[in-house]
Amino acid sequence: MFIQAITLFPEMFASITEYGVTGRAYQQKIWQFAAINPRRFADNKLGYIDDRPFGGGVGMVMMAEPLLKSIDFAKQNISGSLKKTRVIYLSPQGVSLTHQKTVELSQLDNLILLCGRYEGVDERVLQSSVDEEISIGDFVVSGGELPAMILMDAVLRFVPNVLGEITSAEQDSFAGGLLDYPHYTRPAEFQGMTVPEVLTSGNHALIAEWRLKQSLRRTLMRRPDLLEKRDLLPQEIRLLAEIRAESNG
Ligand SMILES: Nc1nonc1C(=O)N1CCN(Cc2ccccn2)CC1
Repeated sequence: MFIQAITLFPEMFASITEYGVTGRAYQQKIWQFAAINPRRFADNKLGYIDDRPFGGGVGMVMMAEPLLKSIDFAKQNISGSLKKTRVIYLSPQGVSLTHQKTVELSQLDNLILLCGRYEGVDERVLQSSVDEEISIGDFVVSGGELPAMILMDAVLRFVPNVLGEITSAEQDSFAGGLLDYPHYTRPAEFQGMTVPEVLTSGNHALIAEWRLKQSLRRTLMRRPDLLEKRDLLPQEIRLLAEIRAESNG
């Protein structure tokens, strides 16, 4: 997968190209990245790429021309077909980034991520050149770079060979539509707190059932909305009945 970010702060993306599983996969050329700074396409010597909003109001708006030229430049960087390419603008006005959306995006060959700053970008950029607006949540951060890196990290987990063969994105909690179960490691007792006995029993069937029950309990308590959307398996129905009986007990 080739990901390009159109951003005023290219250096920020070292966080994802130089660290962790995404950094290792980048070094191994399992995925490729390029940052494009729209200042290079400014039509003035000072590199201005923002201007005051028509209609007045606070703040500045990113001008259309440098962004459109940046998007065109990114498209020229793509060798071969543009068929599996998507231009995405990160903004609070977008559709929510979900597990399903990350799986969908991971099937593409090229992503061009437009990272806005200030009060946003000229609407004509969105109308003419952006395929999809995506939001990482109902809150506002300083710019599109961190949302872009969150999207990249979540999508790259589904790109083959990014995660070592040991871990797999399919086992991530949201992959199964439930919240994750509790995790423990040594020592077996820490500040008087012990590890659930089943986890040291060596009985893998019991351990799997305990973990599923814990995931169901957490999901029921913290995100019951996820359960409403889910087609429950017979074992899950049984375990949920046990959980409800225990909490009423
Ligand atoms: N939440 C989010 N999920 O994706 N991006 C965000 C996010 O908060 N931001 C901060 C503001 N930026 C600039 C901006 C301001 C106003 C309208 C449109 N764009 C975009 C990125």
